[in-house]
Amino acid sequence: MDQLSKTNAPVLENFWMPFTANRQFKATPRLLAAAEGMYYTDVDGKQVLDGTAGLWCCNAGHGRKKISQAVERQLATLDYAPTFQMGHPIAFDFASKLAANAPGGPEAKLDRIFFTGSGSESVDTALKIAIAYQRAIGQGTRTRIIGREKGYHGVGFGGISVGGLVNNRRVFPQIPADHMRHTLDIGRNAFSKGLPPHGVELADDLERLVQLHGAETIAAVIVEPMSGSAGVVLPPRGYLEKLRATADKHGILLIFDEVITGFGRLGTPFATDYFGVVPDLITTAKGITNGTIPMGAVFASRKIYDGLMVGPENAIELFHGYTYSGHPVACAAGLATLEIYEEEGLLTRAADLAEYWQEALHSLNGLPHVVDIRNLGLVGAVELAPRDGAPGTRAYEIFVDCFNKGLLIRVTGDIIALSPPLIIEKDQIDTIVSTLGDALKRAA
Ligand SMILES: Cc1ncc(COP(=O)(O)O)c(CNc2cccc(C(=O)O)c2)c1O
Repeated sequence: MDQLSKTNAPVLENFWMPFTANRQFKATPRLLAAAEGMYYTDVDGKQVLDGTAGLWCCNAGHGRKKISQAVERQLATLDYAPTFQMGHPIAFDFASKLAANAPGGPEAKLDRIFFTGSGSESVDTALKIAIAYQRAIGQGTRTRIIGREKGYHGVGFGGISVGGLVNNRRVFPQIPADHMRHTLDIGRNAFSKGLPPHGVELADDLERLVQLHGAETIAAVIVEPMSGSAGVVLPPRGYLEKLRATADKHGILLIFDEVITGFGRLGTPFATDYFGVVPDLITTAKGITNGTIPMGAVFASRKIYDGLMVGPENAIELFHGYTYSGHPVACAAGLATLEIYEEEGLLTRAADLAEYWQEALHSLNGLPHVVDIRNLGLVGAVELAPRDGAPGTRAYEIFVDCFNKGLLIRVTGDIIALSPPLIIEKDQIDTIVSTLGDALKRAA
């Protein structure tokens, strides 16, 4: 088949799509052609309200001129330069800007920034920094990482090892890891508004795993402060505080994976700020450039950085990094993105809308098949009862129905996840909820 078929529609077979039922999609493709503000436009000209900020990443909405102009200027000035034993000012400027606005504030000293190209790379970077740090301080026996069931930490071998989603793990070999139980408990917490009241005792799993493996074998524990990809799993009240205390007790580093929660999603700059619990490492990506240019960043504590800045002055302290670490165009996009967040108050705007969002979402309680509704900041989940013998099909059909009616949602299993851009207005929240509600009423 030639490159352009008769109708100028793209040839579909060559693109191997990620996390997609390729054959099903290519039989009935959904193609987006443009985006502006809160809306996509599909190839047929239909407006689609973005209920997912792309993939949890376009926090400032679409088509932001400040970003595209910054990217254009940077491309025309310094399109690419290496950061291995070489540098360019904008990478240092962006790192300094991130450090000045680091999670936990100045006293947390999470102000050493390692740039990556994605969330998966940020996770693998953080895991390796944790293990390298433990070795540098004489704790070289600590090579195991503790994760959690239902955790999602990207698709690197490290991320799938500490992650807890069976389909991401079952096929591939893994690094030494073990897992705490997840904190989703519909039986006790169904339809809770905000943080669930029950389940803080699940944080005791870290102590149990210390007793099983020995503290001297464990480098770090990694959790999403709020887990998005597994269908919005929230920490019970007090849970993260308990993890922090147990980690401190046993010399275990605490890693917050904030790829989703970072940059305003919960109504604070980071989940670290929302919960007031300070980790030792934080992984970010997605919102760091408003989803426009692939980029990630690991915020490392001064303690960890200084612990690795040892040995001969001419020695490479950490044998790790990527061609695109500190990419100049990504840094330009990131600096412009932070300016937008600051100018429009987007790092805290979700807090102003959280109550309205919560009440709108929970108005869906009682519709057919709805068994739970969860929310935090500008994140929401509507969990459905699975169809007998066909798990995931009910939510998938609602996803297609909503798209056809002009709303983009995310589904994982039979859970509908929502995470709109932080620029959303109340009438658009109403549109999301009414469109989804109508689809739920139509669903078989
Ligand atoms: C907490 C967390 N950690 C790491 C990653 C990996 O990031 P990259 O994809 O950039 O390598 C993620 C990504 N999270 C993610 C990615 C794609 C889809 C969905 C969904 O919820 O449908 C979630 C994530 O949510």
